[in-house]
Amino acid sequence: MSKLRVAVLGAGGRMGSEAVRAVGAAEDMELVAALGRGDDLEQLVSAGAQVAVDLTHPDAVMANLEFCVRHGIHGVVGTTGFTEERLAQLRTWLAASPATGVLIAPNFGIGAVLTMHFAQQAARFFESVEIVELHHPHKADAPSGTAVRTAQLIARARAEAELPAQPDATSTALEGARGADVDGVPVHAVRLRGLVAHQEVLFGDEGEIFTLRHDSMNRGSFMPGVLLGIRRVSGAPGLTLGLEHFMDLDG
Ligand SMILES: NC(=O)C1=CN([C@@H]2O[C@H](COP(=O)(O)OP(=O)(O)OC[C@H]3O[C@@H](n4cnc5c(N)ncnc54)[C@H](OP(=O)(O)O)[C@@H]3O)[C@@H](O)[C@H]2O)C=CC1
Ligand SMILES: O=C(O)C1=N[C@H](C(=O)O)C[C@H](O)C1
Repeated sequence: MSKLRVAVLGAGGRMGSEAVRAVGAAEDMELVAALGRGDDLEQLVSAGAQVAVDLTHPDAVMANLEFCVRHGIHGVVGTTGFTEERLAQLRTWLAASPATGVLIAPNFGIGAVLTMHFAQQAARFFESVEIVELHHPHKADAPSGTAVRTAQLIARARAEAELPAQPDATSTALEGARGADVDGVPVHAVRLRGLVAHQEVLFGDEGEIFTLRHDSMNRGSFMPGVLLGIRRVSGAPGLTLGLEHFMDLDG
């Protein structure tokens, strides 16, 4: 069987360099391009890339995706910063290239995906919920893409269960003291030397606290998810939001 021809964008970065190693070690893949900032995207075409993995920066990812989709190159995207507007733009590009697939994965960590899944399930049973995400101090954005997605999934589950807004009697506070409000869910971002990528989802109700926690101790933890995305994306034309769609979560 021929090998999947894979390119990595952001190849010199913390995640990109790990992805270069993982793709290079995968028997069913061939690393055909490893691009950094300023490299010409035309190299993807000349190298015959079938799948491009984007691990760059929120400011760079949209231009990369526009190029890839226009050239029928499937995208596996770990880069953060996807607003509703960006997703709508991406869907427009994909509509003009209907055989192309793009996976946007807020988190490639299997445990992180499960945390989001379980948080969504737990959401309707608790009056209160808050998210604490904890990352290394070089992280480009806050709150993390994972925390935003987790909050959105929780908010959707609460709305479907017709739960009211959660109680919060805070009347005076310094700005930011209650974190960011993501669809009614407070999200707190910690940046600390020594951390890699961590998240806690705290649910509370009368007399009990239920906590979901996930820790990525190194960036190797994301690689099984990256490889899964690469293997599956060509079979999923259009936009796939979340690695969970490539995992048999109910099996
Ligand atoms: N989904 C997931 O599971 C994960 C997602 N991430 C996300 O991935 C992204 C990258 O994170 P991380 O590896 O820590 O960041 P780094 O800053 O370590 O790496 C980003 C790399 O992208 C390069 N780059 C910047 N702009 C471009 C461009 N236009 N084209 C090609 N390369 C470019 C940078 O180059 P230069 O050094 O010259 O600036 C750098 O080498 C972030 O958005 C982060 O949140 C991170 C971990 C897991
Ligand atoms: O920048 C990081 O490091 C990470 N970014 C992603 C995010 O913003 O959710 C995934 C993971 O948390 C690590």
